[in-house]
This record gives sequence, structure tokens and C-alpha cells, in this order.
Amino acid sequence: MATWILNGLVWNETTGETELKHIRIAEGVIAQIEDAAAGRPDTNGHDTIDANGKLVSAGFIDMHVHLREPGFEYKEDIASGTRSAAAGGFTTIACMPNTRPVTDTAETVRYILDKAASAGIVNVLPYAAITKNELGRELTDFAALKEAGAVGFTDDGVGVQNAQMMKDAMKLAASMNMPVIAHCEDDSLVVGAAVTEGKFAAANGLKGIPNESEAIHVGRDILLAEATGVHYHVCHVSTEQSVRLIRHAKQFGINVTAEVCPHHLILSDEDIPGMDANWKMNPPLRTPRDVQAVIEGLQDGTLDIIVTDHAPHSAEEKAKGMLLAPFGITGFETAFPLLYTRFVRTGRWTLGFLLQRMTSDPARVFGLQSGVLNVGAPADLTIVDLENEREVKPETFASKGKNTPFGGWKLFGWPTATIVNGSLVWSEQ
Ligand SMILES: NC(=O)N[C@@H](CC(=O)O)C(=O)O
Ligand SMILES: [Zn+2]
Ligand SMILES: [Zn+2]
Repeated sequence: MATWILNGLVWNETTGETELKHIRIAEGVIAQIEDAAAGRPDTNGHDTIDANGKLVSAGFIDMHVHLREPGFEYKEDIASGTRSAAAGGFTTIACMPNTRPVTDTAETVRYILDKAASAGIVNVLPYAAITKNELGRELTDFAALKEAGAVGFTDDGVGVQNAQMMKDAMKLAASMNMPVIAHCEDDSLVVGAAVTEGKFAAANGLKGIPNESEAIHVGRDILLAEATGVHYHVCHVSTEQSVRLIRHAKQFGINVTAEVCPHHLILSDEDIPGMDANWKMNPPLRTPRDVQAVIEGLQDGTLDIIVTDHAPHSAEEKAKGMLLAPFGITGFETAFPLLYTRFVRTGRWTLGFLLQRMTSDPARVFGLQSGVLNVGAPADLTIVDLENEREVKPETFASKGKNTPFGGWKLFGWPTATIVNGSLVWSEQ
């Protein structure tokens, strides 16, 4: 059976314009795209969804998320996490291996894929750990993990401290055409601090996390990527120094790509209102100068894609306060509205620029079929209301995590329906 999505505002990658279209989806793929000006198609016997002039985009892709299952289901699980993703317009998400047990065996990779197939409502791509238990001591069985369905290797949550270990991982990953995705953090430069070195830390008499703790790994790993030829992808870039190093590496033709999170594009340490753990994440909110640098990095192509680093924690954990609470904020349900409101509605970016960084660019970087609105592509689509302003209400999130610094913000650009493999998996109440 086919479904027609009628009167969708579609952004045309070739012309850079938006046009009103009717889209037919059948058997999980986009089967037909017609100009709405040519009139209503014959929808007899088919389902119809009237987009009523709302944006219809290729579904958003988020290559850095934490679903917390197995092991931390009190924070999030695959059912609640994929529902939260769908509510944010995401149709494909790649989940990090800092679960319990750590996703470091084929068995755990298969557990996540099976659970995603039975309880999940969007496409879930699991990453596997680089080192056993993410302890940095011994490599995992890359071949078995790839065979089980892992899409890349990462110890997200911690940096790989030993350079030889990282080099061995890159060599092995390169030999099997798999990417290495790095959380960049040198433990010897992090002294148990909760926020960045900067005005907030100084004003509150706190130790700060220095920019070099991130950038020193970026620099090291770029040299190792050059030596091994691996596809090296940098997680959640937050500092001016990292942007500079990645820009330089790309000029040299080194196979490096990078991601940036909405919060690092929008907030600095100077926005932190007080000792509230909803403003605590890793990497931390940096200085205004770093915010400017990551924006420029995204704009000039140094940073390739936008990811949320959706990192839900329980209310009890976050109530421990800025110093003791775990790092991380939820991301799915605010990402597009934040970026659309802050950068597109204000005229700084085109709609197409933002959509590309959340759809076709992640697909290109990680070799996925989705992320484009073309005939023959997977029918993973998002419908978004660009015109109505609404307040961020964390208590209404589909995610179990309510930990966000954006509560109360008034934003435009709310997803209203999400379609995965041709099926409507979520729609606004
Ligand atoms: N980003 C965070 O602040 N936290 C992440 C870990 C990580 O992404 O490094 C988490 O797992 O909670
Ligand atoms: Zn990380
Ligand atoms: Zn993460």
C-alpha cells in the first residue's frame, strides 16, 4: 500500500528554493515526487497525510546519542529514547556504547539491534567500544563487532588515553574500512572540574576544564589518522583550538570529519545562571570566543555535521548539583527548534544549510542511504511546523530525561509527524 503526503514544503537541494510537493511513499521508499501546482494526484485507495504547507524534510540523522540500554534503563531505554528521537524529527540515530555492560561484545551489539527492532520506532545504528569496558587497556574484537552490526568504534564518555592504543585501533579499523569516533579528553589535564575554565568558574571559585584537554587529543589523533589512513571522526567539538586543528588537517587532505552540538553553538559559560546541573555537560559550555569559533567552523565546512549528544540522566542524579551530578543534557526534542529559531529565522543560515547538516551531511560522512529526499531513497521523513512558536516544556518530553538548560525557551520549528521506512511512527497529539 502507498501513502501520499500532500502539500509538503520541500527544500530543493539543487535550486536552494522551497517548493510545494506531493510525495508518494510505497514499500518503504520514496516512490514519486510531484509539483503541487499540477493538482491533487489520484489518491484513491491510498492513505493520505496532508502536510498543509508544512516543511517536509528527509528525516534528521543524529550520529551521537545515548539510549542507556542495556543497564541504565532508569535514565532512558530504547523505547523511550527512540520515541524522543521521533518527537525531535530524527529517523536514524547512532547510539554510544557507554552502556552497562559496555557495548564491547557482539552479543551486546545484537541485543541493541534486536531491542531496537522490537521496541524502537526509528532506525538505530549501534557503535561499539574501542577498548574493553572502555578502560583503555585492551582492544575489543573489531571483526566480531562489525560482523554483529556495529557502525563504528568509540569509547565515548572517556578519551583513549594511550596513543599507541589509539594508533592500534585506527590501524585495525582502517583495515576493515570502519571509522573511529573519538571523545577527545586528556585525563591528565582534567582535574575533576565541572565547568570550563572561564568567567563562570572564576566567579564561583571553581576549577575549570581547560580547552587543551580536548584539543590535545584532537591534535594527537589527527597525526595518528594521517599515519594510519583511518576515517577519524571527532565528537562534540567545543573549542577554538580543536576547530583550528581540524581545519588545518582537512587542508592537508587527512581523512577527518567532525560534529558539533546545538548547545555548543548557542550557549557559553557566561550564560550559566548558577550552580544548576542542567548546565553541566561534557565537553562543558565554553567561552563566547569558542562559541564563535565552532559556528565559523560549521559555516566553513571544518565541522561537518550537527549531533545532539542526547545524554539523559535521572532527576535524582541531576539534583546532586553542579559539582556532583553526572555530565550530560537531553537533546532530541529541542535540537531542530533551537537551531531553526536561532540561526535560520534570524537570517544567519538558510534553511537548506541547517537541513543538510542534519540529513545529507551525516549520511555522506557515515555512508548511509538515507538523508535525502529523492525518488528511491528510504521513506524516512519529518514534517515540521515552521510558523508556530511554542515553549520548551521538559516535563512533556518523551525522553525519560528532563535535564535541559532550555526549559522555558520560546522556539519555532516543531516537528509534527515522523515517518520511518514509510510508516508514520510519531505525530503530535
Ligand atoms: N556528553 C555528556 O555530558 N555525557 C555523556 C558522555 C559523553 O558524551 O561524553 C553521557 O554518557 O552522559
Ligand atoms: Zn563524549
Ligand atoms: Zn556522548
